[in-house]
Amino acid sequence: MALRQPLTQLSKRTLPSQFFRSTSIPAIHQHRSNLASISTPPVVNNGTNGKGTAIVFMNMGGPSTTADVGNFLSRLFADGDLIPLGRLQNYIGPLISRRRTPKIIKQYAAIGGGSPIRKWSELQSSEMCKLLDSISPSTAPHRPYVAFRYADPLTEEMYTKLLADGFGGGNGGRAVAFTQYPQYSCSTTGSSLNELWRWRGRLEGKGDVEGAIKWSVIDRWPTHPGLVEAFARNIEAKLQEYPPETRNNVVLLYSAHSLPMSVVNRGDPYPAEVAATVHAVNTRLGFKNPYRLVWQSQVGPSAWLGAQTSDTVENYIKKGQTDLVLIPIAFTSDHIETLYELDQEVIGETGLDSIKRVESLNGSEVFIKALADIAKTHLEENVACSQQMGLRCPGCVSEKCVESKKFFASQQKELTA
Ligand SMILES: C=CC1=C(C)c2cc3[nH]c(cc4nc(cc5[nH]c(cc1n2)c(C)c5CCC(=O)O)C(CCC(=O)O)=C4C)c(C)c3C=C
Ligand code: FES
Ligand SMILES: [Fe+2]
Repeated sequence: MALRQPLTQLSKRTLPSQFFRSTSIPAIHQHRSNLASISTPPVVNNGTNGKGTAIVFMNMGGPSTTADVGNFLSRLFADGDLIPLGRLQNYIGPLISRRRTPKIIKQYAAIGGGSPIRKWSELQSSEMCKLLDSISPSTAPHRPYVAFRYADPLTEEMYTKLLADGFGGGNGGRAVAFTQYPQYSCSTTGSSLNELWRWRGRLEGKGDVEGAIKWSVIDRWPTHPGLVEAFARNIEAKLQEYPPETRNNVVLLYSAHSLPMSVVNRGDPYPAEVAATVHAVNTRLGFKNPYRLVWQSQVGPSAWLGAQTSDTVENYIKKGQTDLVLIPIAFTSDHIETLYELDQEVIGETGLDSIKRVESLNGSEVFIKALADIAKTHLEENVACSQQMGLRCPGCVSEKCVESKKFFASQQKELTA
């Protein structure tokens, strides 16, 4: 669903009442125009030093052009939180990324020459901030920032901009690190938070620093009703493409990026949180269709969590089940794994029209409203980070995790000072 649709078409009747209770939706519904025309209310001094609130969307990012693929992969393989190569990281990381670059350039070329993740992140964050201004005037104005882990704008660039915009450097401005991964993994959100903590230390100093940015974290939101609603609507729209007499027999294949079994066995929370999203979406859909949660995009020869999406499609076709709908459930916009891997490799190679993919959330207004609701609730609660974020994986041996979790928890005293 694109942003062109007026907000007024998002009927209160068709969204869960729980979602509306927490979003102050009547205020949003007063707007008769498109999302883009919602105006910024006057600045209110509310403990944010009159500067309002910076909302930082954190994600992995992707190469915007094929020329950026090399840098993207070299940063990715240098990240020990994602791909732990120990003391050999700086040696093996560049070797693997250089070897992989030509193949991945071809894939990005096949989806139009780059990842659309920057375009979607900038749109989602700026539209969300406009909504937030209207439903949370006491913390306005809300200023959108994007921090990617492996592509521009990198965390360093975002932090430098925050300082230039007057949030830190003695001003003690307020910023929210808002992960754009709905489900928490130490290899994704954990890595972005460790990177943010590192740049805070480099650019503002370590520990308690007078007048530094006051940070809080939205670390996961796997079952938020607005997220669930946005997924459910896109699934229902896709199911409409099947004849009514067979519609309920279509198998829903929820597909999430896999994890190496070493990460699963370390105790990473991601598989359970992805399953929670799937259960919530199925509950909203009334369990009308059979379904499976499957895992895609494994890299390299080690063991990864399965069943693999591509094998699953192949096996169901062999069993005669050819009505399949693939649903990317762990990422909120299109990227190489939807546009290339699912559309071109997995679905394209079957040659079957009865195998389809649900649209990614991208510019969905229901989704953007969900983001605004999550941020509003977070700002109201004034909590630095969740209880859950404080708990390390049972198998974690990373000092970075210890220090970064300690830092974000320590922000509570700044928020309540
Ligand atoms: C929730 C999403 C993701 C998880 C979890 C995740 C874990 C993970 N990924 C790798 C290795 C690679 N991932 C790559 C690309 C990539 N990964 C995700 C999402 C998750 N990864 C996305 C959305 C993308 C594409 C970005 C875009 O196009 O915009 C790549 C690069 C591509 C390639 O070389 O195949 C690698 C490598 C690991 C090892 C891992 C868990 C530990
Ligand atoms: S790896 Fe999960 S907390 Fe460190
Ligand atoms: Fe990945």
